[in-house]
Amino acid sequence: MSLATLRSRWKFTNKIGQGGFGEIYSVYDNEKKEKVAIKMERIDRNKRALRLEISVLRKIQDSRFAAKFISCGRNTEHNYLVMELLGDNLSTLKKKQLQQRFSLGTTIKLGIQMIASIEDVHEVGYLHRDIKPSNFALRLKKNITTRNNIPLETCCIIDFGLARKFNDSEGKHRPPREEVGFRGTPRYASLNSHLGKELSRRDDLWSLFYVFIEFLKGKLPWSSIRDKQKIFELKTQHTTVELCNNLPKEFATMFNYLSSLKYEDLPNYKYLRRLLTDIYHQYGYNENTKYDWEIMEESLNSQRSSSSSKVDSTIALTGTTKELSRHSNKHIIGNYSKDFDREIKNINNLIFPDFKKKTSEKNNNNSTNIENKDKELINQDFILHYNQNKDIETESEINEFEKMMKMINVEDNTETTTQLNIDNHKGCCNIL
Ligand SMILES: Nc1ncnc2c1ncn2[C@@H]1O[C@H](COP(=O)(O)OP(=O)(O)OP(=O)(O)O)[C@@H](O)[C@H]1O
Repeated sequence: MSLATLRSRWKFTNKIGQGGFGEIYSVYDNEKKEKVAIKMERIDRNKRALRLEISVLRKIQDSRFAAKFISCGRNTEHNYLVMELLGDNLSTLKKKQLQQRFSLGTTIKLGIQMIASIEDVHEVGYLHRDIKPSNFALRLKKNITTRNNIPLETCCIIDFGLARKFNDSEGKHRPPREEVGFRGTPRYASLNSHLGKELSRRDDLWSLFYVFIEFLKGKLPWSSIRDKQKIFELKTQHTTVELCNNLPKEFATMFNYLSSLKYEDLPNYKYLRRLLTDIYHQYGYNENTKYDWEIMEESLNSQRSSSSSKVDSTIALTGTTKELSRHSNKHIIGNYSKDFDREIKNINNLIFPDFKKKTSEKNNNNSTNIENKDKELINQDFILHYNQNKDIETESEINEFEKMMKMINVEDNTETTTQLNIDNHKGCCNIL
C-alpha cells in the first residue's frame, strides 16, 4: 500500500508520540468512522521492532489490558500498525499532578491493573522488557469488551518492541544465554539487566516495582542521573528500607518477594496484587475511589457549574501571588501529607474563607488508623477550593498565602512556590 493509499483511508491529524522505534499519529479512519492510532516505522531503519510488536499485540487481544489491534501492513517507506487510540500515558499523567506524583489510591488502582497486564503478556509467552510509565496508557473508550465479552480495563500496556519469547515451542522456559546486552530503560531496569544477564519474568516486575516507588514519591533516587553505571551503583546502594521508607510496609514485602524469585520462577501475580489490595482496604479505599485525574475533572466541572460566570477557563497565567490574587475561584488539586493537614489548620483563614477539604471526612473516620501509621506517608487525595473574594493586598495576607503555597509544595522548587501556572486547557492550578 503506498503512502497515498494509506492516507486515503487514514486521515492523519496529529503526531502523538515519538519513540526510539517509531512515530505514532492520531488518524481518522474513514472506514471505521473513528479516530485510531497508527505507529509507523521506517523500513530503512537498522533495527526493526514493529513486526514483533504486531505479533505480540495480536496474541494478547484477549487481554483486558491490550489496545485493540485494527490493521497492519507496509508501504514502500514504512511498516505500520493501526490500533485503538488511547489517551495519555502514565508518565504524562503523572507530570500533570501536583508534585508530579500519584496518590496512594491512584497508584494502587493502577498497580493492580499493571501487574495483571504484565501477567497477560507473560501468559502468551513473552517478556515485555521495557516496563515504564510511558508504556502504559489510559483507554479512552468506555464500556467495550474483549472478543470474549470481558469488559476492558482503564490501563493498557503498550509497546512490545523489546519483547522476547521466554519459552520454547513446548512451553519450556528457555535457558539463559551467557551474556546479553542491556535491554530496557536505565531508570527502571532491573539489576539483572544492568549486569547483562538474561531477563526473565521477575525482571518485568522489578521494573514495575521501581515505577510504583516513583509514582508515590515523585522520583527515584537516581531519577536525575543519566549515566547507566551510576544508576546501577545507586540501585545497589539503596536498601529496601531507604526505597520504601514512608510507604506502607507492603512495598518492602514486595521488594523482598521479588528478591526471592529465581530466573525461571513463575511469579505469584495474585500475591502481588493482594499486597496492593491489602493497602487499599487498610486506607479505606474502595471501588468508588477515584483516580487523581477524575477528582480533578469533577472538581473542575463543579467549579464551572457553581460559578461559571466567574471562572475563566481560557485563563493562562504564571505569576506572583499578587498577580494570582486578581483571579478568583481557582482551585488546587493534588496530594497532601499529614503535615500539611496539621499545618493548614494553623493558617489564618481570612484569605481562604471557603477552604474545603473534600476527603476530610474520610480521614477523620480513619484517624486512629492514620495515627497508628505514624511514620507512613498519608498520601491521600485532596481538593483545596478557595473562593478568593478579595485581593491579597497586605503584607500579612501575602505572607499567609506564601506560607500555604510552601506547604503544598513541600519538597520542590522552594523559590518558585508562590508561582502558579493555571492550566488553560483544564482551568486548574498546578504549582510549578
Ligand atoms: N495506541 C496508542 N494511542 C495513543 N497513544 C499511543 C498509542 N501507542 C503509543 N502511544 C503514545 O506514543 C508514545 C510512544 O509509543 P511507543 O512506546 O509504542 O513507541 P516507542 O517508539 O517504542 O517508544 P520508546 O522508544 O519510548 O519505548 C507512548 O508513550 C504513548 O504516549
